[in-house]
Amino acid sequence: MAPTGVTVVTGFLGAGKTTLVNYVLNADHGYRVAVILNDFGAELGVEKMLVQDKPDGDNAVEEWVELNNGCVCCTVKGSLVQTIDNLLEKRASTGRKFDFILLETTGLADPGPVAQELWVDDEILEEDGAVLDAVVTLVDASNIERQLSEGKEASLQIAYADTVVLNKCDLVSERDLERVSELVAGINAEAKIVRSTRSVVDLGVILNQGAVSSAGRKAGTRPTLAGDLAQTAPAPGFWARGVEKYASRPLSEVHDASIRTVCLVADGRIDVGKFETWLEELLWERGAGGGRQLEVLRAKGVLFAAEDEGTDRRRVLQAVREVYEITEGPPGRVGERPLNRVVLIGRGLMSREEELLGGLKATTTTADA
Ligand SMILES: Nc1nc2c(ncn2[C@@H]2O[C@H](COP(=O)(O)OP(=O)(O)OP(=O)(O)O)[C@@H](O)[C@H]2O)c(=O)[nH]1
Repeated sequence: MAPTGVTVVTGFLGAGKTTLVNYVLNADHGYRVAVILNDFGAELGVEKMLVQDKPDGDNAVEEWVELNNGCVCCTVKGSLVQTIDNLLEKRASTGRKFDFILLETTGLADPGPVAQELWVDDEILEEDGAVLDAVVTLVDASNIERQLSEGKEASLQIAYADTVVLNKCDLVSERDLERVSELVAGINAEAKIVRSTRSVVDLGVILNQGAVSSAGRKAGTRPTLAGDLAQTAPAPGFWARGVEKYASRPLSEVHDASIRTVCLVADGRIDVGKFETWLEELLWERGAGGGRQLEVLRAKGVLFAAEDEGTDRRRVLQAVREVYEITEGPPGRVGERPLNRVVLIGRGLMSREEELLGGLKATTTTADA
């Protein structure tokens, strides 16, 4: 039996990774998929809710695993191979078949250590029948220039890609797209670059790539992972723009230590108008020159609106930098406890956690006037 491919889906906060996973899960390709989610909202169940499988019961998702308690490139790194092994074992013992594994990393993950772990454990994985198939990196065309100038994560994610999906093409002009494509090619000249809106891509450039086939790796012919492996020379043009200088650094230096996650939970139904006012102040604070050192890079959440009381409706919050949307989420249960959950990722959040929670609670209709 051919080994099961593991596709690592990476990309900066809000680039469109979950949107891509959803697209793969809902596209008509006839494959069955196991999904491993490693995301900041996982502990609140927000991320899983955002991944929507086919509604008609003909589900493409065969297995779900959430890797909580940290980022797969550092704190939960050791559990990745174990997780994959468990999936494969379960498949063998239960006959629940899947054709490939999608691993969605956090938006701050460095795919290097992830790919390296799959590489190092190559033989164990191969015995059980899994192999790293490709690293697919989502790039938010409307924000990537800012992201590259502010930290290292975005450039590392591009550097490790076999395929770069230049997403959110609807938000930028053709001229800007050309510039961004050049920027991406300057960081990783070897990767395939494809353009997309809402992560709609030809699945032929994502799945079954064989991009990191074992034979290729052992012969050292694949450039993709070479940078982390001292014994294999990187292909010319692979490491560019100073990316190589991060490759041998401790992980603590790879992660931007100033970026933190805050999870807020508030009971009761929210007043959507009040919530939007609170959110806008939060997202636009820095932009408006508030000078309070608070910057929200990403927000997501599940909300229970006052006007939805007595129904099974739940709303989903999504924000990337200053832009946000509140949309209809998958339905819950009539009469379920209205527990609003908001995950904020950004700078300067930790010291203001209490204030942020108070702000969210004040948007509920049960809050004291
Ligand atoms: N305009 C526009 N919005 C998009 C596009 N792709 C995704 N989005 C929106 O961008 C937001 C973030 O998308 P996600 O797929 O959740 O991003 P992500 O990379 O999984 O985010 P994290 O896991 O938090 O890092 C959502 O509100 C999406 O609906 C696109 O091509 N154009």
